[in-house]
Parts: sequence; structure tokens; C-alpha cells
Amino acid sequence: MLIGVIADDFTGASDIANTLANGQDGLVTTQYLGVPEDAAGAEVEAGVISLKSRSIPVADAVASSLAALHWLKAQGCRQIVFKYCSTFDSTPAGNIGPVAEALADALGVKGVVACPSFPAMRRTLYQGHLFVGDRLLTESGMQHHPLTPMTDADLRRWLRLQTDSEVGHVPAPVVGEGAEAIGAALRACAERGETLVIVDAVTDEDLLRIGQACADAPLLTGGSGIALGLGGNLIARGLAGGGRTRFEGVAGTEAILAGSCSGRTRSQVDAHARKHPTMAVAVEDLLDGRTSPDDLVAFIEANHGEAPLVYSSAAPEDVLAAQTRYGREAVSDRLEGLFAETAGRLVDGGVSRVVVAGGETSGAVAQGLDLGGLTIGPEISPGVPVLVSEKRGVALALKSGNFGGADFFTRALEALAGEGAVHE
Ligand SMILES: Nc1ncnc2c1ncn2[C@@H]1O[C@H](COP(=O)(O)OP(=O)(O)OP(=O)(O)O)[C@@H](O)[C@H]1O
Ligand SMILES: O=C(O)[C@@H](O)C(=O)CO
Repeated sequence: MLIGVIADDFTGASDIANTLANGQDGLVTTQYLGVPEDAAGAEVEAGVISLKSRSIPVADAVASSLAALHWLKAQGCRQIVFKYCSTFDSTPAGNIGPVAEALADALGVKGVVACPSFPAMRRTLYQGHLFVGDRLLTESGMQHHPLTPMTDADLRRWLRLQTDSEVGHVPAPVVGEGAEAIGAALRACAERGETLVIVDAVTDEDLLRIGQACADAPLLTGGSGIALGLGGNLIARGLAGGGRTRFEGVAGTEAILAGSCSGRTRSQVDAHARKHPTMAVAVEDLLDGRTSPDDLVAFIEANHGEAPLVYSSAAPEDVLAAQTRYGREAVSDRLEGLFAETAGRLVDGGVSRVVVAGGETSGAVAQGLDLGGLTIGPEISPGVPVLVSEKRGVALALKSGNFGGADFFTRALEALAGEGAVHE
């Protein structure tokens, strides 16, 4: 294994696994759910460890990330990537800074890139500020996120709230000059003692230049875009052979579970509801004991073949009302537990195509399924690949809240069945 990724949530892990496997210079890539107990297969060139460490206590996030680092180094990785969200999901007391600094300390490096830019999803970083399309992050809907409301788009300032050392910045004109200039700027930051450096990137070309500058960097941090050039670096040096896994589809019954409250997921749910059976989970029914996994399983089973969807996705004012009444953690824990138990029972009962919306929700679901290592199939839409669990004979799509087009859920089910391009 040459590249090791530590991802702070499960959809983010499949997002960067997609970049590494399905990019222009695809590597043989496996996604692991948590830190594996056994060694990786000799064929794996890039290994992505999915953690659920975005919204847990800082000390736990640091400990699990260091455990992941330890395993990846033991597999021979020469480069580590810490993957977080392209919308920089974190609180002022959040985990990105402490985890990145702990990894940098463990690897003995400073001047480490921090770049969540993902132009394919219209997340760009300019003058140290993160944009979604033509809006600042703080006007993109992310200010209402149920767990990590983003209320400052200046990532230098936001990250600094989370770090011990000063945060550096490499501005867009330097990035535009190319790999050499970027490398020199990062070294200057390191000499000033800045452990983490926000690096502007507006286009994929910027990300490729950053990747080139960091060809020998032991550590990079960012969104999936930061991995764009990493496979090519290795293939160009003859260190990796690259290649893709053949995928022909998984037949069988299906389920869609949505726990994301993002604007994009809510409109996908609305679009799906016009043509397919859907069941809404009301938080108060769950918390007051009127809804249980039995109800969700019964609904899905009664609608096999019709692309049934169960969702808790709700508008910001309803999320806030539920959190005020029951507490933020209690609501999330109960909803995630509900989806996890439902998915476990569905897969045990033979469901073989599963689509999940939301990173935390996907983490809860996948952790409950004992899936083993996941092979990366074709891309369904930017940032979302088909994932295959050989161990369970299940194909999955784990969709980040804000990813995918209006008809994502049906497209994903088709892709899991192998409709569309066969991936070789
Ligand atoms: N109706 C609701 N009220 C309050 N909280 C909810 C509701 N529905 C879901 N949640 C919780 O909100 C959180 C949504 O986070 P999740 O990571 O699943 O989605 P997301 O943040 O949109 O996705 P991503 O992290 O991939 O961008 C989960 O913890 C979920 O349980
Ligand atoms: O980077 C992104 O936007 C996603 O991969 C993600 O992490 C959302 O949870």
C-alpha cells in the first residue's frame, strides 16, 4: 500500500476512494470500515480507512486517527491523507485541527496542506475563504447543519480556533505559479512553525499543481480533490501500476435510507416521493416510542421493487425544534441507531442494494453491517462510487448530504444493479 487515507466520515471516505480509484490515474483502492485487524491485500495501492470521527470528542478523534495512521504505516504507506469535508464541517472546538496536528506531529512534519476545495461540487477556496458556488460557505445552507453549523467562511480563522500553532496561507496567485512556487511557500510556512497551511484552490488544475508540489509530502489534508494528482505521481515514477476492479452489478432487493437534512438531500427526497413509495420518520414519534425499526423494515419489505425510501430529512426549523426539545445528541443517536438497526435487519433478510444519504447516517449504517473491505466500483455521480462488499454480497452507495442530482436515488439503485457502464 502506497497511499493511506484517514477519512473522518464514511461518505467522505467513499468520496476520496472514488477519486483515487476512478480518477485519471486510478489506483487499486479499498475502503475499510474502521481500522482493520488484518493486513491489507498485497494488491492494494491505496487504502482508505473510514472513521466516524467528525463529531465525536476531540480526544477520541485523535486516538482513532492515530490508530489508523499506525495501521497504514504498517502497510507500507509513503503518503498519508487526512480527508475531511469539502464544506469543512467542524465546530470551533472541532476535530480537524487537533487531528491534523496530531498526525503532523507523529510524522514529524510542518507546513502541511489544508485544502478542502472540490471544484466538481463547486466548493472552491479563495483568499482563505470557502465558497459553495457563488456563495460564501456561511450562506450556502451549511450555517444550518444539525451537527457542525459553519458560521465563518474564513478557514484560516476557523481552523486557528482548533489548532495549537498558527495557521499559514498559500494564496491563489502562488498556486497559479505552479508546483515549485507552492513547495517554496509551504517550506516558508514550515520554517515559521506553521503546522497547517490553508492553500487556495479554485480549479482542478490548482489541485493537480498542489498534488505535484506534494509528491513527496508525508501528509496532506483536505477534501477528496486533494488526492486528484496523487495516483499520477506514483504511476509516473513507476511505483504504482494502477488499474480498476471489474464490476458487473449486484441483483436483488433494495432499500434507500436518508438521514441527511441538507438542502440537496431534501430535494432528492421530494423528487423521489413523486414517483416512489416513501416513509417519513418523525423525530417525536421515534423519541416517544411510536416508531421502531419494525415499522421501517415492514415498509421497505412491502415495497420491494419500487425503490422504497425511508427518511428523517427535515427543514432547519424542524431540526432545531427537535434538538431544542430532546437535545442534539439524543436526536442524532436515536436516528442513527434506528437506521443502523433497520439496515442490519434488511441485509440479514436478503436486501442486497443499499443507498444511504448522509455521512453520519452512513457511518452508523455501515458500522452495523460487518461488511469487510469494500471494493470501489464505477462512479455514480461526482464523489459517490459504487461500493461492493464481497463478504456480504451487498452493493452500497453512501452519499454525502449535498452530493448527487435530483434523481440520485434511482440512478444509484440502477448503478448498483450494474446498469450503465460496466467497470473494468
Ligand atoms: N429530522 C431531524 N432532526 C434532527 N436531526 C436529524 C434529523 N434527521 C437527521 N438528523 C441527524 O442529523 C445528522 C445529519 O448528519 P449526516 O452526516 O447524516 O448528514 P449530512 O451532514 O447532510 O451529510 P454529510 O456529512 O455527508 O454532508 C445525523 O446525525 C442525523 O441523525
Ligand atoms: O467532502 C465532502 O463534501 C464529502 O466527501 C463529505 O465528507 C461529506 O460528509
